[in-house]
Amino acid sequence: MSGQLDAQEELLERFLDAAARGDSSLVSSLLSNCPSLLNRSGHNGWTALMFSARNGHGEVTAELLKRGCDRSALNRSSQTAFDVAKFWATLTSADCCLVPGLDSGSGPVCAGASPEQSHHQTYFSAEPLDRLSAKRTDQDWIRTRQKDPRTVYLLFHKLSPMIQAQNPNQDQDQNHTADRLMQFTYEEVKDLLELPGSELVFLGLERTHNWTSDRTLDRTTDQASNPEPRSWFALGSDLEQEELLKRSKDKNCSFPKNHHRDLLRLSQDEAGLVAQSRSVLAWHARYSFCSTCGGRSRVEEAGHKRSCENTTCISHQGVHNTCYPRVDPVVIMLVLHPDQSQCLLGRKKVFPPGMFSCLAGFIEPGECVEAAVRREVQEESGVLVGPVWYVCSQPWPMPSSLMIGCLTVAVTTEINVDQDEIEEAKWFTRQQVVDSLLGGSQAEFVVPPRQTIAHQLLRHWTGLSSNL
Ligand SMILES: NC(=O)C1=CN([C@@H]2O[C@H](COP(=O)(O)OP(=O)(O)OC[C@H]3O[C@@H](n4cnc5c(N)ncnc54)[C@H](O)[C@@H]3O)[C@@H](O)[C@H]2O)C=CC1
Ligand SMILES: [Mg+2]
Ligand SMILES: [Mg+2]
Ligand SMILES: [Mg+2]
Ligand SMILES: [Zn+2]
Repeated sequence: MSGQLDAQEELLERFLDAAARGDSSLVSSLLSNCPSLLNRSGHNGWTALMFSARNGHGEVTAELLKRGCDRSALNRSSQTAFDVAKFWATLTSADCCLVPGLDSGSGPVCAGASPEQSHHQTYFSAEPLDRLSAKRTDQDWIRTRQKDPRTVYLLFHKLSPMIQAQNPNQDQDQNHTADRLMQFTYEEVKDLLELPGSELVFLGLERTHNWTSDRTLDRTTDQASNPEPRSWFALGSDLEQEELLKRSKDKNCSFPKNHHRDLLRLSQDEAGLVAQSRSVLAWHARYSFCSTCGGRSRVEEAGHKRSCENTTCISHQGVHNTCYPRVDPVVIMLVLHPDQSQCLLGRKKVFPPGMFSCLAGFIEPGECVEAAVRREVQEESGVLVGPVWYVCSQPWPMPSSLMIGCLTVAVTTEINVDQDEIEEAKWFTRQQVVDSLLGGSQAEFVVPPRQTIAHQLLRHWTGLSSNL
């Protein structure tokens, strides 16, 4: 009897192993001889479909599905085969059929087909304008666009855009109408353009399609009577705030002071415009002299380049990065526990009470994303991590970072925080993260605002096995 059991277990092992290795002919012949293997699971509750999905074996997956295997089976971590495939980022087109409840014959529905899934659009990453970088050197064209009465100017004071607050007393996380960027015409700002201390940056042209997605760029009526797309510029001025605010006919206008809070209240499109404008204006404010020889520099390419006026300066030779706006890459990572049911979050002293967030850090010269993730996690928490997967990115114009969002799995679990940067780091269970995302009074900790990539990474992780 026990010999018979052993033989069956051995057959199951061979079957699961063949699925894990992608050996579709062995999978097929084992199933023909023993159809009951189809939905059987090994240790941890993993079925052949899960092993195949884990390793991205489209042919084996297709074979198992053709034979009618159960797509909704759960392993001991409550993951379906589809969750497993998503987690290990091995989605192939065949894996779309793994979604429980989705008929494999129901056409080209794909896990990546909806915009939210195919591309995580993070706050600050919208691109409502065509940047037309090739036109930046065409000075006549730029001058004509500047003077066009339909051209839009966004006004900045000390890197803060003039906005009209829609509901200043409301919390940024509640659903309320977005604050609006104030828009000015050429006539309203032309005197500022002449003043020393003003910086002008060409942002781009409105795209001729998809203008209805956001009310602030919804110019369909205007477009019907005048088909030429409008140009947008960012204008930084160092005049007194009061002087600039007088130019607006609208009340409740201001230049927000708390950028980390107030710039998170805009619509997606306007946040994208602020990200672009603020980073370039910050670069002009901080790099006004040549960083190679200390000489004066002049603005070129419609605000996107600064060239040293000293003709003998070596910044004119070869490839270098001193003339163009900076972008500082930062890794931000959600560290998963080896059991994958917990994640590691940390607290800086400056965080609001109770808030924990993903660990993050600047990439250093000569370092790849994976190495930066491993180094920063070790420096800040003492935890060692193994594999790293890219999830999504976010421009973070404070002043000019690019957040590169990753998932990574720890290989050690003991926490030893650096104390300089991180005050406390802890493992949180998936349920604690879900409760905190839902914001109930019982929540273990406060999550970062939904506009941050840290929040999106947490949501991404919990969404891998639940439909939050
Ligand atoms: N959007 C989001 O969800 C989040 C954004 N962030 C942003 O990521 C950035 C980096 O995160 P940190 O943990 O502070 O980095 P970090 O862990 O590398 O530590 C910051 C320190 O690194 C040094 N440093 C090295 N390279 C630098 C550079 N290019 N610019 C400035 N300082 C540099 C400075 O001493 C600085 O104080 C921060 O500016 C923060 O605003 C951080 C967490 C969440
Ligand atoms: Mg850090
Ligand atoms: Mg650090
Ligand atoms: Mg660092
Ligand atoms: Zn120079």
